[in-house]
Parts: sequence; structure tokens; C-alpha cells
Amino acid sequence: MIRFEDAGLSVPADEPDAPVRVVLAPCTLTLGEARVAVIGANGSGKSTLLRMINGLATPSSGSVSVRGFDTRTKAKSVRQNVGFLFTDPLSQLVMPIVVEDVELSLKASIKDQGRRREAALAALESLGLKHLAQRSIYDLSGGERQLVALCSVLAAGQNILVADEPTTLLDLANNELLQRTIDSLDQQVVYATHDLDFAARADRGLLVHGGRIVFDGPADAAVEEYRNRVRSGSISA
Ligand SMILES: Nc1ncnc2c1ncn2[C@@H]1O[C@H](COP(=O)(O)OP(=O)(O)OP(=O)(O)O)[C@@H](O)[C@H]1O
Repeated sequence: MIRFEDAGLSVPADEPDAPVRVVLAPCTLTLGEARVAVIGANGSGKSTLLRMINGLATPSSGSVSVRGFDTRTKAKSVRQNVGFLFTDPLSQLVMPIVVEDVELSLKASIKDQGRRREAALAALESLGLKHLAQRSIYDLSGGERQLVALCSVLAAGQNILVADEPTTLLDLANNELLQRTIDSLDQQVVYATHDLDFAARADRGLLVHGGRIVFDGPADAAVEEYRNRVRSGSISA
């Protein structure tokens, strides 16, 4: 269960005498659904909302908690519960070789090195990535990196997966693989996406605009609302 309690993020303005800049207006939310999609235009505040779930962004007002752990005061417990998949996989792949990165995620759960290697290879195989095991992460395509990053974050086995535009770098087949993989997970998944078909499959949709959650309801209705607002010009580039 993820709880936003009047949680918002404001930052100092760029100009000295200007009012503070509201990145995310204070909001109160309880996210308990298995799949929650966050949609909205570029710069609307989606990533900020996601980053507040695992403590990467700290609210400047109110609080965010995950399974009762406050992201400000219990950051370690929050991270043990929340895995985060970044839009740019190089932000999270820390080991130079693919299999080593997956092994790193397994370090806490499997102490024996040999068993850890086997488990890492099995995890890669489950996503059809075993052939990449010994490759340098820098030699992978963007899409391959994205799938390896997904593999690594899933290997860590947290209860909640937060994914920030996880399909951005993927071609059609890999996009479908990623969506199928997410569908098959037992853990709760909160994801931001510009892929409105992917968004519509969630159990709940949040539409963010100008740092505010302007719609919160069934995911297909959130997508419809977004389309209507773009059509009417109330959300524009
Ligand atoms: N710490 C910060 N300080 C100042 N501005 C910030 C901060 N964090 C985010 N912003 C600004 O807030 C806005 C919302 O950013 P955010 O990354 O949440 O958008 P987004 O909806 O994820 O966009 P995109 O779809 O382009 O990834 C952007 O204009 C961004 O530059």
C-alpha cells in the first residue's frame, strides 16, 4: 500500500523574487491496486510522483509512506520494498557485465556465489536475454539495456515495482514482451507511460497536468479524459 498524505513538492523559483515553483501540488492518495498507470504530457509531474514513492524525491510538504514506512525517515525500508525502473537504463545498471548486474540484485537473497550466478542466468533466460549474459552493458542497444534493467530490478524481488516510461526504448516485440512480463508479476506495479494502450490496461489511472492530479479513476477513463483534454486544447504542447 502506497500512501500520499497531502504530499507535494515545491522548489525555489528560478528568479529571486518569483513565487516557489510547484512541481507537484499537495495530494492525498492511497494506491493499493495491482496496476496503476500515470499519464500526462511532458513535464506534467509524472516522474516526480513516481520518484516520491521510493524516496528519490522527498516531499516538501506532507508525507509519503510505503507499507507504513515513511519515505523521509525510513528510506532504507522503503527501498527494500520498492524497486525502481528508470527511463534511462544506464541510470541503474551499475556493473559492467550483464550477468554481474543481475547477480548484484541477488546479493542480499543468495549468499553462495555459484548459486547466485545460476539464478542470474535463469532470470536472464526467463526474459530471453541469456545470450547477452557476458556482454558489456555499454555494447547493448537501448532496448536490450532496458530489458536487462528490468531483469535486474525484478531479481531484487521487492514488493512494489515503480517503472518510469519502461517501454520508451523498445520496439514492438520487446514492448509486448515487457507488457506481458509486467502483466505476469505478483507485485504491485506503478508505471508512467506515454503508451496509452499500455496505460489503459491498468486497474487505475492518474492523469497529471501542470503538477496536479486532474483525474483519478479507471485507467481507460483516464486515457479518455487525457485524449479529450488534448482534443479540446486544454492540454497542449
Ligand atoms: N527538483 C526539481 N527542481 C526544479 N524543477 C523540477 C524538479 N523536479 C522536476 N522539476 C520540473 O518539474 C516538471 C515536471 O517534471 P517531471 O520529470 O515530473 O515530468 P514528467 O511528467 O515525468 O515529464 P516527461 O514525460 O517529459 O518525462 C518539469 O518541468 C521539471 O523540469
